[in-house]
Amino acid sequence: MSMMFGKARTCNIVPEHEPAECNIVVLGAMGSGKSALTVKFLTKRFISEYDPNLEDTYSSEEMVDQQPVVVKVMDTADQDGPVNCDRYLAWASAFLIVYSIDNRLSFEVCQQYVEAVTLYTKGLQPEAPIILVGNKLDMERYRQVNKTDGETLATRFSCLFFEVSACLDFASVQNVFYEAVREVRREAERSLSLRSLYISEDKAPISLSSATLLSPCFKELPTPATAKLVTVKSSRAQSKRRAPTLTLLKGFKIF
Ligand SMILES: Nc1nc2c(ncn2[C@@H]2O[C@H](COP(=O)(O)OP(=O)(O)OP(=O)(O)O)[C@@H](O)[C@H]2O)c(=O)[nH]1
Repeated sequence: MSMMFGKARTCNIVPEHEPAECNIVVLGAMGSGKSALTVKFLTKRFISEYDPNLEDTYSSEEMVDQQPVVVKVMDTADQDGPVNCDRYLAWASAFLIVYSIDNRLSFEVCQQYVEAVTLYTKGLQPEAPIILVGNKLDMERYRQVNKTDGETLATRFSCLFFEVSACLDFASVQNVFYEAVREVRREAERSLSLRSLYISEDKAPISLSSATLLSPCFKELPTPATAKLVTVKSSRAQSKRRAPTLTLLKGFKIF
């Protein structure tokens, strides 16, 4: 396990005038709704069918709490749970780990992801936060995973927890991704405070903002053979939805 997560991370400083980047990796069992959540966040639309083997990375310019941020989302397509994770572990600023509330097995796979990712991120500065997501809230009548199960797991691993539905309101899904950005910012602040403890009083104070530190340690782009990078500007996506939607959804059918 430790070998699996042994990749070293580079640490580049982002110039202050560039918008910070936040790399979010979406993990979870097959069919838990990773792609549906990703596409909902990027386009406000629910996609009910797509190629399950596609692993894509998308990019969207967002304003989170009045601060610009380039949110990059890697929608993974692992078939066997948390194995061969190197391609995203070093890249990630944050992890969304998704299960489906109507599928107990997906919750168990989700736990494996939480454990594996925690093992990797423990002790890193800044740590990459994990957000636990129970998806398919609209399937309440088929629920197999109690809300308290999700809460307990989240408490055990000190992560945020949300239950949402990719086919219901956009705001709840957007909030999950925005909370990931906020968590990354908080972690950057915390890391900055820790670093400043080591600066001696007679040296000039460091001038890095938390935005500068938002993703400096996670700048490497993954190189999976199947990954594509598609940029969606949220303002365009909202006002001229057609063009970005066509670009984004090469692998998806829209109904
Ligand atoms: N009812 C309901 N169905 C959903 C929701 N999210 C996803 N689905 C459906 O669940 C199925 C799987 O969703 P995906 O988004 O493809 O799941 P995934 O985790 O990306 O799956 P893999 O790519 O195979 O790993 C699809 O048929 C979706 O339409 C949801 O919130 N509610």
